Amino acid sequence: MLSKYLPAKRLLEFIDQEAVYPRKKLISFSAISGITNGLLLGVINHGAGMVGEFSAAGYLQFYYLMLFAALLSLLIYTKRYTLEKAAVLVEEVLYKVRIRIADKIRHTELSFVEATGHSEIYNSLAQDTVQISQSATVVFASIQAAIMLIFTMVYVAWLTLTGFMLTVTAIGLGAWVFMLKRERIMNDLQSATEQEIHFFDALNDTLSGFKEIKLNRIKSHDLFEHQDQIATDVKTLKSRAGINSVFVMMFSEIFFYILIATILFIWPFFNGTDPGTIIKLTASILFIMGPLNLLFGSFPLFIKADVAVNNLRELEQKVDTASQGFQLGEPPEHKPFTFERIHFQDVRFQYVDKEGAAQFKVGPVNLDLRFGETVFIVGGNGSGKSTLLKLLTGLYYPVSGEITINGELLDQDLYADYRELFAIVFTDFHLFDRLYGIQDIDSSKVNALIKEMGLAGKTRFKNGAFTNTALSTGQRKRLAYINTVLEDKQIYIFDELAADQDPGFRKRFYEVLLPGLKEQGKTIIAVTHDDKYFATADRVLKMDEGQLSENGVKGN
Ligand SMILES: Nc1ncnc2c1ncn2[C@@H]1O[C@H](COP(=O)(O)OP(=O)(O)OP(=O)(O)O)[C@@H](O)[C@H]1O
Repeated sequence: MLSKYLPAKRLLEFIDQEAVYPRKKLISFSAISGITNGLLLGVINHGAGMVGEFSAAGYLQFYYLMLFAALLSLLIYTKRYTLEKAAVLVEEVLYKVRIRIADKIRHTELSFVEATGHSEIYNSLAQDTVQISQSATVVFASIQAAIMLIFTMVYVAWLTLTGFMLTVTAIGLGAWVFMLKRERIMNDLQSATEQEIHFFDALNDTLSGFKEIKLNRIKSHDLFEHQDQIATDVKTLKSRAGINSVFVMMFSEIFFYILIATILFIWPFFNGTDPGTIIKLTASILFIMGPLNLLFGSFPLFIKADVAVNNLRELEQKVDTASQGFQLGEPPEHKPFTFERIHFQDVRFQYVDKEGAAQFKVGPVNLDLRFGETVFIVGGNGSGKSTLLKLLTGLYYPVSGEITINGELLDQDLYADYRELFAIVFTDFHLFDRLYGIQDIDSSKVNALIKEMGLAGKTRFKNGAFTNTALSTGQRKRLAYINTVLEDKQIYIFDELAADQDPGFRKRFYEVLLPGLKEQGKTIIAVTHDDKYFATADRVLKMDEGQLSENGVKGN
């Protein structure tokens, strides 16, 4: 029950669940360092009380000095060990979690990536991990401080029970104020994180829409005002959390000054306590004030770390839910299928919005795709061509109907292998500057292709990467084409690849490049509006409001 109120609870649980390191050793060293620190106080206090006796019995002075030196050495060794190892441990944990989430993201589904804001992912994997990293060493230093505190309190109890009760009351009051404020600080920080994601969204709009806002000052101003509003909200929330944190810190400090005043000026008035005990008690309290300030002062950091852990966990949970447990598996060593035929039988698909309400629908689609064909797909904007391609390539799953590959039903186990059949240039393709996934690249072959595609002098392939990808839209598409054909897949899909090309290249694309691929035994699907070249295809399919037809015959 009480653990609910433990500062940095989530962070400690997080480290505990993720750590690969021998935590027991770390915790025991941490405890030894705290105990040693407490014992050092005892030696100092007792040594101080015996200064008068040292001249009479010199060996006592030596004895205390030796004890002091031994404890100090042990303290230095254990404290250094704990803090150093804690720093390494936290980085190991963060590495593990970060890379695990990154790995899970690549295993998730396209629909999840399309629906999730990139800012949320960046924010968690970048900002939150930094926050955890910053807080973790302080957490371990605080654990040491807490253990030292416990031991000092045992010493104080042995010294005087009333003094002990007074000190515990002061600590208890500090902790009570913390608990009162904890929830509010935590909520404010959590809300601030959500706002920060919107801030990154707006920043992304500024960068991605830079051309548009540069041309339109009102638009630019409006976007900036929106961003400013978000930043103001973040500032307000974080400031309020900061003020509440200062409140907690100040209170704990004030309680201690009140405690010292009580011990020094009020307590002796009621009770003729031994001045020696009062001095030792005051020294003990001053001794624990540093660690206590560290503890109370670190509370805001612990809360921030807990919020960060929460965000990371939530992101991972979302990714887990979205990936539905399907694994990509290891990359295949051989071609998983030799493509002969893909058949769609009454395949339907539909988008749903965040509330689960049905949006655009595709199907029922009946389609037969055979080895070696060149198929063109035509259709108006928003008719569902790209959606159909995502269904065909296994990026979306049908909500009903069947897909078979070479007569075999395409079930979840086959999807990862099935996707390997395709290489595709989408209309919103991403141009990689390295040829990831292509082994033993022959640079001269790549450079010959670059020349063939009219990109000589614009970019070159060197040291496994293209020297330049800052090209015109049409040129970038040609480079994407090169990337795709080098993948040497069985089915090539080009979504409006020719749309941004000049008439000369367009003619070459339809009359030379596509027939060349066909000759190599490739199957080709191209989304196109170039009716002039329809004759170069074996078949022309048409999409219209999610319905597929061939030569005007629906459901072919
Ligand atoms: N991720 C998505 N979530 C919800 N609806 C979507 C999504 N992607 C596309 N749509 C909707 O599905 C419909 C078909 O889109 P699609 O991109 O398949 O059309 P298209 O024929 O390729 O269009 P264009 O020729 O303009 O590229 C559109 O009405 C679009 O609004």
